[in-house]
Amino acid sequence: MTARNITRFWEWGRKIICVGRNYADHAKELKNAVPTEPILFLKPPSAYVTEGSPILVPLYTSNLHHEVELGVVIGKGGTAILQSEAMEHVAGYALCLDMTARDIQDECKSKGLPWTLAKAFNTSCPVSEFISKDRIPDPGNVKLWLKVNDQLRQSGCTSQMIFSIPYLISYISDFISLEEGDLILTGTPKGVSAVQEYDELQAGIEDVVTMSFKVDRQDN
Ligand SMILES: O=C([O-])CC(=O)C(=O)O
Ligand SMILES: [Mg+2]
Repeated sequence: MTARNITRFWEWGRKIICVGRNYADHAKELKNAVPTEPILFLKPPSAYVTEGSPILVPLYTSNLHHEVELGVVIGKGGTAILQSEAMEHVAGYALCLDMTARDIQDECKSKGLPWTLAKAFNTSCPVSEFISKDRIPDPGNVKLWLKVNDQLRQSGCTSQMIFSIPYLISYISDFISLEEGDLILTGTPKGVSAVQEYDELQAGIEDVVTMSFKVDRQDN
């Protein structure tokens, strides 16, 4: 891009907009209804963590889950973006983890409270290197996987998404203007499960990218 380098989007302090329950198999494994409209929530830029730094377990959870997701990096901002023009707003992608304190989320759900502490804590958004748009010609048909300590836990394909990337960009931008450097997490396929301190997480997008993160104790 121009003055700033989009390949280091996590340093910009832009929004992270997350889509929930965008894969029917994941909605079902947590006994949630399959949505008829996208479910949105946010993470702050302080949630970003890149390879070389650990994922920290918040002190208040005893059930931290991994969710592997395709992230879409916005290159050109806009409001009320047409679905037919949505892909022109994409600069590239990143493999992302939507780390989730599942016990806290369950508590929030039962009380009808927002998910902020379950989803938006420090290091809740591990990201891979930036992947330029040309390296994923069809983002609606790529395979994602995640292993914990070398054991496969998640394996899915973005073709299983309920709402497509162009639809999501258009839908989100009707309510929340998108800006250059924003990241959209597009939801997770089934297989989410708990991680413990000292676990090693590895994830990848087919032959495009792999990344690894260690889970660590949070010093208080
Ligand atoms: O916490 C959840 O189950 C919702 C979510 O983020 C997803 O489906 O990716
Ligand atoms: Mg998620």
